[in-house]
Amino acid sequence: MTTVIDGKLVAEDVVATVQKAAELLRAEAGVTPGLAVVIVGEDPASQVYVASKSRKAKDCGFHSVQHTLPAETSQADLLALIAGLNADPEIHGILVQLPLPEQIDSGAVIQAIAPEKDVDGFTYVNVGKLGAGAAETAFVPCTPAGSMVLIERVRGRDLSGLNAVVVGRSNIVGKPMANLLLAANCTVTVAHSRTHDLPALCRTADILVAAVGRPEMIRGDWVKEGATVIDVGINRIPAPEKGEGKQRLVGDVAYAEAERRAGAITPVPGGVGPMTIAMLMANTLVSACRAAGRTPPRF
Ligand SMILES: Nc1nc(=O)c2c([nH]1)NC[C@@H]1CN(c3ccc(C(=O)N[C@@H](CCC(=O)O)C(=O)O)cc3)C=[N+]21
Repeated sequence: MTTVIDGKLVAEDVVATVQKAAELLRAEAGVTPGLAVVIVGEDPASQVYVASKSRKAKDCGFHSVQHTLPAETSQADLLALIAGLNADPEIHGILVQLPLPEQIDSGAVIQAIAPEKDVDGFTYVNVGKLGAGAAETAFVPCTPAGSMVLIERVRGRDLSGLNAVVVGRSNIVGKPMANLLLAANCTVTVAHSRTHDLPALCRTADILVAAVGRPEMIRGDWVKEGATVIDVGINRIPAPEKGEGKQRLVGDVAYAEAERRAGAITPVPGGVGPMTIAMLMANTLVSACRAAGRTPPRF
C-alpha cells in the first residue's frame, strides 16, 4: 500500500510545537518571536501566500507585521525598510516575498537581510553554513527543510546509503535539498535539463525529489517500486472540466501514475506547500530562541 504523505497534518504538528515553544519563551524569557513579511506590488498569488504566512504567525502567538509596498517602490526605499527591520529588536525573522518587481535587484535585497534574521535561508552566510555542514547554526530554506521533515517521518532520521535524486538545481530548492540529503548520508544526484536519460536515473532513486516547475513531467514509470516521492512543484494548469477559464493545481509528478509504484508520495496540494509555511514559523521561533540565548526545539 502506498502512503499518501499528509503535509497538512505534519505542518499542523510542527505549528503545534512552535506554539508551545513560543509560549514557553514568552513565559520564561519574556521574548515574543517577531516575523516581518514584506511584499512589493500586487501579484495576486503572492498576496495569497503572504496573507497565509501572516495568519499562521498570529496562530503561533508571534508578533506579526506585514509591509505592503506599491509596485513602483524603489530599491533604495526597500533597502531602507530592511535596514530598519534588521535593527528592530522585536523582529527575529524577515521574509521578502519573491519575485520582486523588475526595477529591483532581488539579489541585492536578499543579501541586505541580516543573516541571523534571514528565515528564508537565502543569504550567503546561511547558504555557506548549510554547504559546510553547519546547518544547526544556519537557517535552511523552508521548502527543502519541510521536505526533509516529511522524508524523515516516512523513513526515519537516518537515511544512510539511500540513493536520492533531486530533479532541479535552483538555489531555493534543488541545491539546499541536495545538501540536506547529503548531510543525512544519502548518495545524492542532482539532475537538471541537461541530464542524460533522466527516466533511468530517476528509477535508481529511493528518494525522488521533483523541483523543476514543469507540470506532471515525472512519469509513473520513472519511479522505483517503493520509493519515497516528494513533489515540490505547484503548477496551475487549465481545468476545462471544472468550467470555462478554471484552473487546478498539479505537481511536477504525474501523481495518478506515480502513486501506483511509490512507497510514499506527497500530493499537490496538501504536501510540501503547507510544510513551507510551517517551517517559516519554525525558523522564526529558532531565531527568537537564539536571540534569547536558549536552545530551540528540533523539528
Ligand atoms: N521569499 C519567499 N519565500 C517563500 O517561501 C516563497 C516566496 N518568497 N515566494 C513564493 C513562494 C511560494 N510559497 C508557497 C508557500 C506555501 C504554499 C502552500 O501552502 N500551498 C498549498 C496550496 C496553495 C494554493 O491552493 O494555492 C499546498 O500546496 O497545499 C505554496 C507556495 C512560498 N514562497
